[in-house]
Amino acid sequence: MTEESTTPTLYDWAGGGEALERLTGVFYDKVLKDDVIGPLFAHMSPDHPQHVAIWLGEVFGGPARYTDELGGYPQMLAHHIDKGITEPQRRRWVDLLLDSADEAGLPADPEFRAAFVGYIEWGTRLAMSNSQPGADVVGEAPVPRWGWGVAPPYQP
Ligand code: HEM
Repeated sequence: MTEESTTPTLYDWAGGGEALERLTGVFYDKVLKDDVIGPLFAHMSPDHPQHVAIWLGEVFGGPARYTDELGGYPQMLAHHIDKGITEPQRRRWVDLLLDSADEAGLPADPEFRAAFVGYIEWGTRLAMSNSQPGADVVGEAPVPRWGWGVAPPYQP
């Protein structure tokens, strides 16, 4: 077998869709109570946490369900357009997600967390920039696929 076929995806390493739904469940409970970003999400649909878990699952190498069932990248982009996300709001989103990763028991190994945080930093900065009124956005693109980067899973 090639090294590529034996290296687990970030999705599998995280614990699959169930673990990602646990993560977003904990996360949006915190978000809704938060004074900085709570108001942005006051009218979100009850399916929102599950949809974000499905998005993350696809990004991390799991099934392409956001693309197949939920409108793919253009739909995700549409949710952020004109929201005018500020840097303090972006940063709070990141902080609450990382707290939630600990609470939801996502793998805590340095390799997984480095890749996870890398995507979250990239994705939130992109979401913030795309959310500015009048932003010049890329309207059509595939859902990104994130890998381990320079630190593949370490197994002693
Ligand atoms: C990696 C970063 C991010 C990802 C993966 C992400 C993902 C998503 C997805 C998938 C949706 C659509 C959910 C659905 O289909 O129902 C969504 C909606 C939304 N996102 Fe994000 N997002 C990110 C960053 C942010 C940030 C930083 C903010 C603001 C601080 C934000 C605010 C929102 C809002 C307000 C909505 C719409 C909520 C509503 O339906 O009322 N997002 N996001």
